[in-house]
Amino acid sequence: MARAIKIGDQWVGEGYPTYIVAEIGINHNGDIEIAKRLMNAAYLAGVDAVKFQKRTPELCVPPDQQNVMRETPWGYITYLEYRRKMEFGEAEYREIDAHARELGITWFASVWDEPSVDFLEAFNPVAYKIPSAALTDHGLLRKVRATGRPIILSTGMSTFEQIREAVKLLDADNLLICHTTSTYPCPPEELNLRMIQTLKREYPDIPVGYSGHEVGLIPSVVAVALGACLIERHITLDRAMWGSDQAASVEPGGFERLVKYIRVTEQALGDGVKRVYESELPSLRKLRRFGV
Ligand SMILES: C=C(OP(=O)(O)O)C(=O)O
Repeated sequence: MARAIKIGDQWVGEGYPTYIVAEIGINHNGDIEIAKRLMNAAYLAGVDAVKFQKRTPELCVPPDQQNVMRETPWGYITYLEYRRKMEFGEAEYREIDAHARELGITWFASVWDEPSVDFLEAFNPVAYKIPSAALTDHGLLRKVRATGRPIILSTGMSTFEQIREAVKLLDADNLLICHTTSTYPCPPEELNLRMIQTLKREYPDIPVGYSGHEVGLIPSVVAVALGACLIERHITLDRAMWGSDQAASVEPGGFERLVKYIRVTEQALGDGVKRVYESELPSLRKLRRFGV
């Protein structure tokens, strides 16, 4: 049986309810009021946690991308300026922390560079996520491991060799690995959900989850059926909003359905032990002629 990790007061792993994360990510477009509305929607949908992304724009935007111009809600600005506009600082994270406490919902964030770990440590986070983009940042991996907190490692854009190297640097007892394809939105033929089973075979002692960027809900529910014990999907107020992740996100009503479908799937999967249910007996009496 795969091990479990503890995120806050919840165990996450085989034999436990699927841990459902609403990834707010950058869908707040730099506006704390939108972030709070997304937290409210996620809470009402019944998720286990909301997630943010913490970056130091100067460090995590590749140098050759920093001066690339783009159209944004703040005008025609460089990619670096855009990243700065999107980034929440100390004051906003204090508000997020307070709002999460008011709602009674867990929050944590992915860390895109080393100073972001120092920044988030002040909030005593229940876990860290390492985004696919940072899987090969071994300095960051070592720094996150040194905090001793549970780690969720995402594996998009990575070769199996790179995944193995990353996993070797982390503490297998406090790790959950997520399958993902980092295409926004991701076409069904590139979701490769059977990678969930491949990861489970490769790492029988590490829980495996799924971070989805597809359109719709079905693949995320199927991921649960394939053994994913954590599901992360982006949440948005409106898929038509400005922003690179919005189209691959789920609106509040869809998130409510997603949570419901995942809970039904967990029940429906059962334990694989054949039994005749009490509820089948009337049918048995009515329909079977031999061997009753
Ligand atoms: C981009 C992120 O995750 P993933 O690689 O799972 O999409 C993130 O958590 O910031």
